[in-house]
This record gives sequence, structure tokens and C-alpha cells, in this order.
Amino acid sequence: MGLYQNRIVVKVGTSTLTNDMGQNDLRSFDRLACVLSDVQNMGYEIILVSSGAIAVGTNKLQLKTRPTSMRLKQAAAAVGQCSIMYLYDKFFNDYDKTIAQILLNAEDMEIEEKKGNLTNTFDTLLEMSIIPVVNENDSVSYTEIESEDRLFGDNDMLSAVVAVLCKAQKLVILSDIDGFYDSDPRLHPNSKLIERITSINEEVQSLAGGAGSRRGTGGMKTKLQAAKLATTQGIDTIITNGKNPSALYEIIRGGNVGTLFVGKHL
Ligand SMILES: Nc1ncnc2c1ncn2[C@@H]1O[C@H](COP(=O)(O)OP(=O)(O)O)[C@@H](O)[C@H]1O
Ligand SMILES: N[C@@H](CCC(=O)OP(=O)(O)O)C(=O)O
Repeated sequence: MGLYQNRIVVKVGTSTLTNDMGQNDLRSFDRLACVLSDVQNMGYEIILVSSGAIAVGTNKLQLKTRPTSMRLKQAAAAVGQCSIMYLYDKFFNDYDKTIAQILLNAEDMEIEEKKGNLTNTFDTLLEMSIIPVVNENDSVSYTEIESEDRLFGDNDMLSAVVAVLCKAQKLVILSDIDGFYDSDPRLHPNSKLIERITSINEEVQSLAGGAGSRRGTGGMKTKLQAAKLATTQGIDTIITNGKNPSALYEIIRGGNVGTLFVGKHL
């Protein structure tokens, strides 16, 4: 499969877009918009897969805790998605960039005609230097917000599916941690960062734990699943800290940042 050498999918998690009080982390939104716009100015095509709809909606609706019922989660996602796009539009606009919203379900990828339509939409937006912002369509689908085992399961998987669909050269997963460690650093303070992984085998999988914050979902388990899907299609996958999106400059220079899962030579 030929990959577009200058096409990068960047995924950002809820824990990067909201702070410990559950409020919107405006500096994170702004830094991300600045770096992605700048990297696009350097000649790269950028697709952003962004979580955060439920958390941002929870905040906007002034709910005391993240909702647990499906209908309230979906309502919060519907409200939050609107706020997220407003914030991105505002910050990207500061850097002279136009963004577009694409909401997807697992089923959309299973029907060839829909898949073709999606590819055309992505390609056309990218040709026009527009930055697509993607999330799962939470109001009509509950795979992501209910389950960790389905095709999408989590936005980490969605980002890998989008990277494969769009034949991106790299997938960058921005998390609330510097990369993939030999155990969860929140539970084991002496854990060591692993800089490079060439094979996501059972031994590597056994090192991955679940989510670290109440806001994030999936943890490293779903990030590894995503890295596995992308790397088998030849896509280099990097997990790094979303608090420092400038790491993207180093990543495109081919430098060592976070953890690199090396894409298989096809
Ligand atoms: N082996 C590991 N290396 C690094 N982090 C791990 C590992 N196992 C579990 N984690 C947890 O995964 C969390 C990141 O995933 P998650 O909470 O879903 O955040 P995000 O919103 O970025 O998707 C980390 O904060 C960490 O606590
Ligand atoms: N579609 C959900 C995504 C939830 C999710 O996967 O969150 P995260 O683990 O932070 O990537 C939302 O926008 O809230």
C-alpha cells in the first residue's frame, strides 16, 4: 500500500484537552492549533482525531460528574462536540487555518460505498489545505463510549482506522504521558520509557494497563491495539505527551520522541 509521505494523523485524548478540574484546557487547544497549523505550513497534510466531546459537554452542562447513563453521555457528547469545534475553529482561525468536522461510526468503514465517500471527502479537504477534525459520532453510536472491544472501541482505534483509510505515513497519538513504559508509571514510579518497539507481541501487550485518569478511556491497551493496526499497514506510530505538541517538529525530522512503533516494511 503506497502511503502519502507528507500525510500525518494526530490523535489527541480527553486528558490533554481538559485539566484535572475537568475544565477545558485552553492552552492545550491553542498550542495544538499553533503547532498543527505551522506543520501544515511546512508542507504536511494534517488530520486531527480529537476526543473530549463527553468531558467538554459534561463541563458545559455543569454536571458534577461524568455521566454514567448512555443517554446522558450521548447528550453530553452532542453538546461537547459543538463546543470543541467552536474552540478549534477559534484557535485555528488565529493561525489562518480552516477546519472541517467529520463524525464517523464503525459501520461507515464496513460499507465500500461509504468508505469511498469518506476517502473522497478527506482527500478533497486536504487538497484544499483544510484540517479535518474527526471524532466518533457518539449520538448515533455507542461502541466507543460503551465498549473497549469493538472495532473502534476508543478514539485510539478510530485514529488508526483513519490513518489506514487515508494512507497516512505517520500516526501520532498525543496522551497525558510521555510514551509507552514497561509498566504503568502511575502505579509503578520506577517504570522506564521504551523508545522503540518493532513488534507488538504478547510480551509488549502484557505491559499495557488501562486508563490513568477518570477522564481518559482505554489507557495504553487501546493505544497498543491502534499501533498494531497502523504498523501492520506500514504506518509509523508515535505515542507522546500532548502537553508538548511541539514534539511534532522533532517527529517529522525523524528524531526520538516518546515511543516509536515502527511501521512494517510492506
Ligand atoms: N505501560 C504503560 N505506559 C504508559 N502509560 C500507561 C501504561 N499502562 C497504562 N498506562 C496509563 O495510560 C494512561 C493514558 O491513557 P488514557 O488515560 O486513556 O489517556 P488519553 O486521554 O490520552 O487517551 C496513562 O496516563 C497511564 O496511566
Ligand atoms: N468520542 C468520545 C471519545 C472518548 C475517548 O476515546 O477518549 P480518550 O481515551 O481520551 O481518547 C468523546 O469525544 O468524548
